[in-house]
Amino acid sequence: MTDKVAIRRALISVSDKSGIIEFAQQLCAMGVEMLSTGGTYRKLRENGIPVIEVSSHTGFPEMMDGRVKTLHPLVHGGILGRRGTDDTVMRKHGIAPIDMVVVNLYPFTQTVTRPGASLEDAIDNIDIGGPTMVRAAAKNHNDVAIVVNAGDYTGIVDEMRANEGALSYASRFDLAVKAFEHTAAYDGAIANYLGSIKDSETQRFPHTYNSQFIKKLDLRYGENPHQQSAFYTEAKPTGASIATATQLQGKALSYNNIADTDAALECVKAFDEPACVIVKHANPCGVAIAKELCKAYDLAFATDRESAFGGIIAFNRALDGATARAIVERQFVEVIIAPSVSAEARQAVAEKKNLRLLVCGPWDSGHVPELDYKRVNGGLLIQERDDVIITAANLTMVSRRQPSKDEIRDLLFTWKVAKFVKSNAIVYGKDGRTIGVGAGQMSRVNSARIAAIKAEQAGLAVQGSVMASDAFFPFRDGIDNAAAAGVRAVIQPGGSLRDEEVIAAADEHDMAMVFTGIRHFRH
Ligand SMILES: NC(=O)c1ncn([C@@H]2O[C@H](COP(=O)(O)O)[C@@H](O)[C@H]2O)c1NC=O
Repeated sequence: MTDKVAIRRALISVSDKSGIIEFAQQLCAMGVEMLSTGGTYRKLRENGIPVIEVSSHTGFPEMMDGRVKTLHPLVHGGILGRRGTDDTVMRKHGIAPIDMVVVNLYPFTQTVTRPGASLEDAIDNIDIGGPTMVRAAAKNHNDVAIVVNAGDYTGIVDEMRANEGALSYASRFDLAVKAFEHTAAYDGAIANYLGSIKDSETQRFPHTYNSQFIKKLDLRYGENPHQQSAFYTEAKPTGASIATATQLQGKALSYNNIADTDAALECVKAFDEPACVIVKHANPCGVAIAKELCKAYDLAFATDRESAFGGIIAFNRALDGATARAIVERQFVEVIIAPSVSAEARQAVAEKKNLRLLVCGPWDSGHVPELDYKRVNGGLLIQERDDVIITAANLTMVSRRQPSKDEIRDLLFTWKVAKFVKSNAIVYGKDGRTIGVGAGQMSRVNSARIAAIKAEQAGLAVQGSVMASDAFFPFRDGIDNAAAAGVRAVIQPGGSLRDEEVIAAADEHDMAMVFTGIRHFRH
């Protein structure tokens, strides 16, 4: 293992040219000789940087519209030659060592995600020479540094400056790992794309499913203390999420904290009004919307004070001082997450040193997340995310009595909550707050009973409330029980064999009932 490698010659060939001029200028200032391919060569030259074109180094022109530029023994021998082992053969064939390779690849993913991109466009954007150099340099990291991320340019320059132009083994190894991640993701994207084409049609799900996640955190343990665990995120997660959130204070996040915070945040994102969601064991145990955030928290908390103990609280507005104080004075909480946090709120939360406080930034409601998946033993289930949004315009009124305006507002509110409750999910709500949540039962009628029990325990009147059910009622008993508890209106997908019987039950109790035509199972 060679400790320090002095960088004397670099080959630069980049599609994404951001930051390359400044980087090359710094390398030049440290006396590094640079070789470069056509477009990169021109860019560097135009900016007054002395650089040698690869074609004059190899004595071979770039050809076939760039398909062959760097695929030459003078390039690959210079990268792959083991210093100290291959010196004689390198000298014999006039192969000059290349100590650093700076490459990023043809923009394959950007090309195929462009509307109207053809198979020909995709194939033209499969980089061959680039990954070959990247892999060669990464393999020979003992003697060569491979740079694939513009984000690494500054650190590399700093290290070289501090070490008379040399890079350490640790840095070269690190860069080599990043390089193989880069080519693995690149080939994965190509395989996914080509594997999704069948009979000239693009299939939603490819022949193989390649995806890359990068470790963000080692966790103390998994779902239980005897399970080891780590948190991985997409290479470049976008949008506000648990993967992009920043922790401002508190103990390290645990596996269950991450899963529950994700559930709470994704639920609170569903609301436009100031909202608060309290989650316990992946289920919302209290949700409310109000004019003020503090009021939303009060109402959400009041649904189920018992379960809120040790819960996760998510907000869709900046956490303010009053709300933060109300939380810390009132309850034990594991995590609070909000788009931002005021200085006053930070100060209030700081009193509880262990409390994890996270900010996720504002979100874009048009953001399209990646596919959803779940491991089963020996396999992987992949599906699109459940991102359907139901509005009043999508509702079908099926009962004799039509819901009032207030009931419609409450029906849509409870429907949004039900989507984030594990099936069978029943949510009772009124005036923009949950009254009772029945989650994860094997029979729907039991979920309804539990929602009523929860409301009773919280001292909240079910009388005049509405009920959301994540899937259709197979029998009328769920409606009869809800009516007995005081529920006045119901939202559910419909589609049961016994819909007529279920609607008749609603009519008998003078309840309003609407169908969404959409189901929100969540397991
Ligand atoms: N064919 C080759 O020998 C080859 N060598 C390098 N490239 C790629 O060419 C691009 C840079 O090209 P230019 O410097 O001409 O803009 C880089 O993305 C690099 O990965 C190649 N292109 C594709 O395979």
